[in-house]
Amino acid sequence: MPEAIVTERLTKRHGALVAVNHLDMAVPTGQVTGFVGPNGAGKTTTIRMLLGLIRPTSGAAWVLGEPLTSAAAYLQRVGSLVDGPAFYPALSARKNLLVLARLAETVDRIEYVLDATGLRGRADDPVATYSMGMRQRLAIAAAMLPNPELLILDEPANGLDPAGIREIRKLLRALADQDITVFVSSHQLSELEQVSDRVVLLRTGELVYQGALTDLLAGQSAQTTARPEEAGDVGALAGIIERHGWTVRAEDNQVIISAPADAAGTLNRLAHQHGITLAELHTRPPTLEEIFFDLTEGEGGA
Ligand SMILES: Nc1ncnc2c1ncn2[C@@H]1O[C@H](COP(=O)(O)OP(=O)(O)OP(=O)(O)O)[C@@H](O)[C@H]1O
Repeated sequence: MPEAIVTERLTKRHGALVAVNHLDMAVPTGQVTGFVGPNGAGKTTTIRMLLGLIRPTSGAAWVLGEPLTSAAAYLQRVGSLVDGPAFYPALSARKNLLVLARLAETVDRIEYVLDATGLRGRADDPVATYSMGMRQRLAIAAAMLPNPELLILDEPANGLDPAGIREIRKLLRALADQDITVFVSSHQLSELEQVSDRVVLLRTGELVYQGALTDLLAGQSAQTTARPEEAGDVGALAGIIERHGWTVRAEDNQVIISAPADAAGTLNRLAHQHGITLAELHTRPPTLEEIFFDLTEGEGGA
């Protein structure tokens, strides 16, 4: 699959502070990729570099196959939302889009982007009367005016209530279904987990993980609880599991094991081999929020 964005050791320093540190990232086309990290992780800095708004200190990147150094060659194929939307509040959505579309010579796209973002019904009302969610959708509508192959959105769900966040999610999914590549940042994994095909996790400017969410989950330890039928077997069971190499602690009449998510079968067999019958065995996978917190622990904001 061709890549919409590739970065190689992309780095941005502000004096002694390294905002983005040797970032190697690949964003495939035609998918929604969530760009997630706590506040200050370097998401906005990365996005600003990709859009040619600031220059990297070192490293390289390509957007839609073109190097950052020739941003003019790709920027007309990219729609973006950074630093929040700015519109004329007294004008309607349609008139705001008209102002922008005249500049970009894309007036014929206005009706389409109003439809795509679900704003047509309120298109002639002043933007001053819009909810935050509607304003964010209008910002995405504006980003879509040039008919972009790639949308780069910095925190489009920021400041929205759960209903607004759902609206944005639905819209991003609909865009991806039209083969638009979406690269979208958030400081909360939960905002993007339902809509992202892939995630790139960032912490203090460094890549923590990139790949499918399902793979991220599969590699994590789950918490399994096993309760032997005979309470007197708890100590023996804990010893067996420990010798197998998994972290375990005895608690009341049960043992709690930190092991791969598919460990239940092995646990059952181990117990059986040692003549212990399990009355209860259940595994709880970690939530994405727990994984994210573990990976970015101590950095705050998440
Ligand atoms: N122009 C600048 N001068 C100095 N430091 C900067 C500048 N821009 C960003 N930084 C610092 O770089 C780091 C990364 O900031 P950045 O805004 O990219 O993070 P972020 O992940 O987008 O966080 P947020 O969600 O809060 O915007 C932060 O420590 C920030 O204070």
